[in-house]
Amino acid sequence: MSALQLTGVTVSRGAGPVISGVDLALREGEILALVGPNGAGKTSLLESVSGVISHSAGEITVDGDSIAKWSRVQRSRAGIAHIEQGRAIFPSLTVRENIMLTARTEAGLAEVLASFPELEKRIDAQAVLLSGGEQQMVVLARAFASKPRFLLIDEMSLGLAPVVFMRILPVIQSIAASGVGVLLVEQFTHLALGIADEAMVVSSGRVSHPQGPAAALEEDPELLRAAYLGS
Ligand SMILES: Nc1ncnc2c1ncn2[C@@H]1O[C@H](COP(=O)(O)OP(=O)(O)OP(=O)(O)O)[C@@H](O)[C@H]1O
Repeated sequence: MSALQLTGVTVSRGAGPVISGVDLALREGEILALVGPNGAGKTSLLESVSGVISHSAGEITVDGDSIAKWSRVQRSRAGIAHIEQGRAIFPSLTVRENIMLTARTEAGLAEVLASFPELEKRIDAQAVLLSGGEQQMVVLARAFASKPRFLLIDEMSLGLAPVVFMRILPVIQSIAASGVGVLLVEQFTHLALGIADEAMVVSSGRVSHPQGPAAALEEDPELLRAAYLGS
């Protein structure tokens, strides 16, 4: 059984369901790319896993236990970390202070910085003075410092040039290699598929390509295009 599992999950907002019938399985140490056009419901799905909103049907389990009644804090304690869209740094704090919010100890900070050598050089800089790419590194470092089992990443590349985002990709890979299950929502589809083990496509609120090896979508542009169009 997979560590984090969604079975027939539907998420509703306001008038009705925005995404329905989602099955997925996230294993520790693996990257699952969740891609699809704008408005397909990817953000809403991630929010239902971390507890920002509730799912309205189906089941979400961790190690087989339903998390439906768990609060956001309980889900976070169970190891579900969620990097939401936008750069969630504390701009007036230094890089060190931002990471210490979750690392808590100097030993914890040192452990995290080993995976983020670029940040070590900027450790005493105010976060607001960093480039967009560096700010997203801080966001990743802070999430990693909380020692998650599962990391949900929502369009971390927003506002970044592909070349800048490409420097972040190996860091996401090394986080997964340390045993974290990464659910990666990403607009740069090919970059996401390039580092993912598994992938799935959602379009117009439903799964248009079920979870499977990422390489199958990466190597078949027609299959990917058809899934984006929802066919
Ligand atoms: N707070 C909200 N209240 C009502 N409807 C919402 C809300 N947030 C999103 N929606 C609607 O839910 C649907 C799915 O949006 P969602 O942001 O989950 O999709 P997405 O695939 O992440 O898209 P994007 O790539 O644009 O972020 C859209 O039709 C959107 O308009």
